[in-house]
Amino acid sequence: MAHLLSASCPSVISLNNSSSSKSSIKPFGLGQTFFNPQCLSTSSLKGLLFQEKKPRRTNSVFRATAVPISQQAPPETSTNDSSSKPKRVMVIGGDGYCGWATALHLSKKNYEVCIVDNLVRRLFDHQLGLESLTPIASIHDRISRWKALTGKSIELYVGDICDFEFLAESFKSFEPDSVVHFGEQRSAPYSMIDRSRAVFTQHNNVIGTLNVLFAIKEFGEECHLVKLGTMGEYGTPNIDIEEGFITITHNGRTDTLPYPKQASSFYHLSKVHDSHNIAFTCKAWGIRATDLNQGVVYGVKTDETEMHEELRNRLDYDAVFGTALNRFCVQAAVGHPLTVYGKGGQTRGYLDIRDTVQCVEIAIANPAKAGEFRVFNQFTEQFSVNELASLVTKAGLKLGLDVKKMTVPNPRVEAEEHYYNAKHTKLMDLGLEPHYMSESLLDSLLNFAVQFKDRVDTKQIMPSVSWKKIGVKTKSMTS
Ligand SMILES: O=c1ccn([C@@H]2O[C@H](COP(=O)(O)OP(=O)(O)O[C@H]3O[C@H](CS(=O)(=O)O)[C@@H](O)[C@H](O)[C@H]3O)[C@@H](O)[C@H]2O)c(=O)[nH]1
Repeated sequence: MAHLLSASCPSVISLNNSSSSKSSIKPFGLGQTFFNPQCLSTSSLKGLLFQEKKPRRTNSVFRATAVPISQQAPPETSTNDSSSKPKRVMVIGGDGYCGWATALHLSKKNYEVCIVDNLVRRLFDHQLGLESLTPIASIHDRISRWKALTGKSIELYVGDICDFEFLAESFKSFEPDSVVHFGEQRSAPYSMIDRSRAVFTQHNNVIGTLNVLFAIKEFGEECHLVKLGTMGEYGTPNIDIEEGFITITHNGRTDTLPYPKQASSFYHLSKVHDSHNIAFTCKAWGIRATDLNQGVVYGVKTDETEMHEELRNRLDYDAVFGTALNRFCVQAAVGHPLTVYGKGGQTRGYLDIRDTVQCVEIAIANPAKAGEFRVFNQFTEQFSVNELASLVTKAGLKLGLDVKKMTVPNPRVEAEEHYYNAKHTKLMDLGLEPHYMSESLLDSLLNFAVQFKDRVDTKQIMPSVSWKKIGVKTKSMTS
């Protein structure tokens, strides 16, 4: 039942660490406390650091020129001596949908990977009464299974990056060459539930990223930040969307300026604020950073998550965390009409989760220069909501599913018919080989949804968060 928003919740929640005994990872460091997103003070936050023995790192070396990913040797087998040292990648938010798939992919590609995560995504589900379509193993069991299958270790640091002491310890301990930062509250509807969720989202995201920037400055100034931004930072302007910057001539003078930002939720705005902070620190401190303005991700399987059921990824279909195409496939599987919000002309960039992991790998392998703030638009194709609904209807028919669509009054404030043409060439230039949306992908996703359809709670499908009705009162999800 989705009714926990109004319930009182303890300020400190014990972390169930029972499964860690199965793995080789050993806890050390700070106390066993866990972050409660309702309590915005970070002073009480502590982290848990789980560590395996690792070889001491020598100096990090960055490749200076872009090399298509398909032509690159894996880090430890490169013939170039300077790049033969393992690249150490810290994946912040490595227990989440994109983060878990990415951590495994980079580990498979022989990067030394650590995950930093406060596991709060799992707590959001408990609080809102939601569950992934797919059963997912604990982070400890996931990492143990990966080690058992591949022999590769992933270090785990459990804690909150808003707690700088925790982040600093993690940085000093792991000494990353690159930090991939997925560790943000990433749902637009979540950020629009009520005042406390809006404040939490911006605090968590903006302060977390600021802490990462300070950690890089203080403990690893060569470290490359690969930050997950969003295409939603740009909004839906009536002109082409460029990749981060636009050259403007005004009153006879010309300059290349950050592309205008018109985000349309407190979540999307948090990413705008992040971008500004990152751009500033690149200039002021010489930080090297890549802002990946990612579109809407779909799919669930990657080569690595497919290897065992304990490596399986989460798949959200609810109206708070579920994204459009994933939701439509689950709706089709359970015979729920596809929930098209408003006129359905809302157009966005989309990408397969297999391309998310590829894009991040490309960004890491081709780092930004010192002081450079790069922006890549990370998506492969554009679709309107109506187009997605048609694709799912067609694919469903082939599987014998009777797919209907319904018009739902739009809970969001967004243009429902608009021009949309966003550039996305920079990752392709660096070697991205896209998995375009295909009949076979839709078949596979629909079949996956059918396989787990008994786990669907149909009460979670219709939207209950309104952009216009957000208020200061803590919202009860039953009202
Ligand atoms: O049942 C639904 C769900 C969504 N939509 C519409 O589909 C579009 C996309 O919505 P979404 O929920 O799939 O994605 P969004 O809220 O924009 O956020 C997701 O996609 C963003 C990329 S982007 O959309 O900003 O490019 C990421 O930043 C976020 O982390 C991720 O949750 C919106 O116009 C929405 O109104 C529907 O019509 N019906």
